[in-house]
Amino acid sequence: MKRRKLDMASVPGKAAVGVDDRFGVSTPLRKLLNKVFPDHWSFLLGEIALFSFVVLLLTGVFLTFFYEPAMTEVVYNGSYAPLRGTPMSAAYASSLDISFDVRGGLIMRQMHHWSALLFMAAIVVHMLRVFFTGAFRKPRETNWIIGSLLFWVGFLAGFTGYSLPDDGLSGTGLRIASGIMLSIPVIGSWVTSSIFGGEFPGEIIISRFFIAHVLLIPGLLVALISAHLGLVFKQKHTQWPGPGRTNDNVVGERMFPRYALKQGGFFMVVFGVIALMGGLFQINPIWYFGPYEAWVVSAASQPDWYVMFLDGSTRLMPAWEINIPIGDGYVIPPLFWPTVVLPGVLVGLSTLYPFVEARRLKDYRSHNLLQRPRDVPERTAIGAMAVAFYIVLTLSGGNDVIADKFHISLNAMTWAGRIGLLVIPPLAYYVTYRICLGLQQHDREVLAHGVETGIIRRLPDGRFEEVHQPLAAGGHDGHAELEYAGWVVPKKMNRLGALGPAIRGFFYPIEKPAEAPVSPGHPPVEPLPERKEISSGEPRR
Ligand code: HEM
Ligand code: HEM
Repeated sequence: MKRRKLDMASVPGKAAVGVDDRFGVSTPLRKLLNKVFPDHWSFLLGEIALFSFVVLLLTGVFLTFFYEPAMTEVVYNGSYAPLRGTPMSAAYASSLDISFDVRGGLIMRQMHHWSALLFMAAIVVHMLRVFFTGAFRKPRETNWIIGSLLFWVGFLAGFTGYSLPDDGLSGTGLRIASGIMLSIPVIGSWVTSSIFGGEFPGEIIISRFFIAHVLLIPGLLVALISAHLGLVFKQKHTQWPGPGRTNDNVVGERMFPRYALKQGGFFMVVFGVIALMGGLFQINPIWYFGPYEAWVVSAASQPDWYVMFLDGSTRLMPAWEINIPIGDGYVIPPLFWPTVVLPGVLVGLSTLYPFVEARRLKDYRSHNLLQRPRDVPERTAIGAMAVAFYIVLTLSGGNDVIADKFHISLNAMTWAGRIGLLVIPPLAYYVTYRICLGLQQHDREVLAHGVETGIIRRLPDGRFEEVHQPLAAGGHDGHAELEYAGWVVPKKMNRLGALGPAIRGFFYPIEKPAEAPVSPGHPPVEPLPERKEISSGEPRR
């Protein structure tokens, strides 16, 4: 493509030179615009998280103009007739005003809430993508750790935001939070009274949460996301193996113009979807819940989906109190284990996973090529186990609703959750492992005999056989075949056609081959050269 050069004598040209003389931006800008990004749909997940965060910032700023972070008692006198004349906190009254009396307020509140749900969902699915494809391996362990922090800070953002309207539901959430803090041995009561400024609920928790929600946490998120994206930029994105793609190059589109335009368009799509959801689907109708009263907790009180796993773990925990006979006796309440210890263990395990895996496989090389989940059955099975654990806890967070809708006893649901939590994750491990081996076997069959075409041919002796299409010629240095990565097989066959072998593979005895199509982890031989960027477009000069 022929590019028009900027005339340096023209006004824009002179302005550009003037700016560059003062700030020296042209070299870094050129580097940025020429950056090459590999393309794959799964790389959009991180971007959905990023774009929904932008929507959160925009809608959050709007809400801040009208929301009043105060617990002073007022008498409601707004448009929502059923609550008129009811004493309530100024925070709740202002949230009702945003919903009924501020122009565009309700759609902004709903967009803010929907984008929070989407943000957390995108983070979780993005994290799963990074996990199952091995994108967290060296050199990206730091970004994995920053990502784990982002999940928990996002979690806090959601929880503090949910508490701000001070309606019946958010007050119940706060009560649970105070219970969790109180359960911490030795420092529990000190932590609770420091945060709530005395007894629950006190007078200041809403204004404290407000500062945390609109200043502290967004500041932290912006800093962490900047570091996260800075590292993606510096270390360059991983890519799927394929023709011309190696561990030491990056094949893709340059940042400008195509990648940037695509991202711009994608942001519009995310924004549009959130706006549609905010406009069409009701979320958190606080006017039904009424102001928070400590003695009013309605049935089916549920937190947002990303908090439900903790609610579930609390519901499943047996009422085991530990009495420590020190002094007058010291009690560790059961709430401590599912709500403080469990998240602590989860944070530790997930954060350290890249290092544990590297050590187990003695694999200290840098990896820029992604792996297909089936090629690393142990990791994929561990991931499936973790997901199963999370799903059982999340479903248990709504076990009262399930019990009510399906007419099951709540006790039966609690026991199903307890047993399920112990049985389903190992089962998920086993099933996933077998499916991975089945898919590997299928790959080896494809490598040996080519792709099934679905064409049946009758031979002169009367036998029928299926025609197999041989694979495209590739390198045959012994490794190229093993590092077969899916691209040689037509997509249709690869996606749907693999289901059959996966199911068959589950039942047949398959031994893991001595040489699975996984690159075995060798200790480093020599440092990798700088990754070369390859794109169809010419770099800008
Ligand atoms: C606010 C939350 C987050 C945002 C906005 C975000 C954004 C992004 C973006 C835009 C990318 C590049 C595109 C892509 O690969 O999707 C990326 C890559 C990455 N993210 Fe995140 N992320 C977030 C949370 C997480 C979490 C929770 C983890 C893991 C625990 C994580 C780990 C990574 C890693 C290791 C990469 C490099 C991937 C590669 O090069 O293949 N991120 N992130
Ligand atoms: C990752 C970032 C954020 C998340 C996950 C998040 C989440 C939430 C949630 C779930 C709510 C409850 C909404 C409802 O009433 O239905 C909320 C409320 C609120 N958020 Fe955020 N938020 C975030 C960032 C922000 C930012 C950056 C601001 C302002 C600068 C902000 C300002 C507010 C305000 C003022 C409310 C109270 C609105 C009301 O009365 O409903 N939020 N937030």
